[in-house]
Amino acid sequence: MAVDIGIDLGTASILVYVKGKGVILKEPSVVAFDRDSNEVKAIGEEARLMLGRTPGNIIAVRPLRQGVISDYTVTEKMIKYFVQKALGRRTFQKPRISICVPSGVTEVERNAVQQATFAAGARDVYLIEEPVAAAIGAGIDISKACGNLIVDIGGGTTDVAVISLGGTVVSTSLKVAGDDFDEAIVRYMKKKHNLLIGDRTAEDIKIKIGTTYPLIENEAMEVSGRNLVTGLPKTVTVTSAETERALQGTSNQIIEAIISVLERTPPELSADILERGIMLTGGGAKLRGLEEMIEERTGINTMTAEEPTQVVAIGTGEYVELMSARREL
Ligand SMILES: Nc1ncnc2c1ncn2[C@@H]1O[C@H](COP(=O)(O)OP(=O)(O)OP(=O)(O)O)[C@@H](O)[C@H]1O
Repeated sequence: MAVDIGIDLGTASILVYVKGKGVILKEPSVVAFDRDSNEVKAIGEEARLMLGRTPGNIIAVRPLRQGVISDYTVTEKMIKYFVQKALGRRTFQKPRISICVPSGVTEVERNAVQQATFAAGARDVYLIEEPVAAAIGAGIDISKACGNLIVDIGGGTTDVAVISLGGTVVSTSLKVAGDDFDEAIVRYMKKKHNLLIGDRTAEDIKIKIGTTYPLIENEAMEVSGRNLVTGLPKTVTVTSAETERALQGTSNQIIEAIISVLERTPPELSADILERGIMLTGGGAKLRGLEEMIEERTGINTMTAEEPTQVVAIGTGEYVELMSARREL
């Protein structure tokens, strides 16, 4: 029995999908190593816990920035570690691995990812572009000559892509995504409430009461931080209507990117998108109100994938099967 694995190589976390088992691993893409001996000390969650708490000679790095391999040897070790962890020690057969790369990476970067995956023990390696993986994972049949618009809102980047026949036709990537919503909330709290809050608190507000579109019932929560005037701790009540104002600028940037892609889309594919709608994926897509807001501004029916944070990993895993079936034909 061949083993098939899909790896979503994200800047913040790595997800591993094993056929028949689903997403079995999700860990931060962090590696801790000894600066003197260059020896890897820890990978993933264990390495993350070392961030900021390590003695001088041990440093924890994120080898992937903006989804692109910036440190080749470390990335190879990281992939190897996750593959072994996913398969355990039982298997003797080398796995077939599909791994996703952000759309728009250079040939050199693609080769680097491919080699790192072979070096990590893969028998076959299939590279797939992130938006295509997201589409497969969301249940879209990508083999048809039919346009689909995928908007993947991650932590650091939003990718907007029109895909057809398994490839990207028009796309854009902007460095505005989920984490920028948190920053917008921090700025709003400073300006409106003279309150300094941390990123974690801002994310908490976003997840609990955040919205980009008016809610039928306004929600509220108490938030604590440091009073910027007195320097003392302070608690204020924030409402979802306030988050809507705070998040407006950031959500507008995402909508403008979607509109710019639609403007560059060939007319036949535009017609398909109008009929099939816009698919949102990524953790950032969980923010309430985004669907409604995008729908209102573009006039196109918009929906969010069922498991928005897992679709890329799932799609990457399913891609192995698709490609090996094609090879066997
Ligand atoms: N329920 C929620 N409501 C709003 N935002 C959420 C929710 N859950 C997660 N997020 C946001 O999703 C973002 C992370 O998304 P995801 O895990 O897809 O990112 P990533 O793939 O690691 O990032 P990137 O694609 O930029 O490399 C974070 O900004 C997080 O705050």
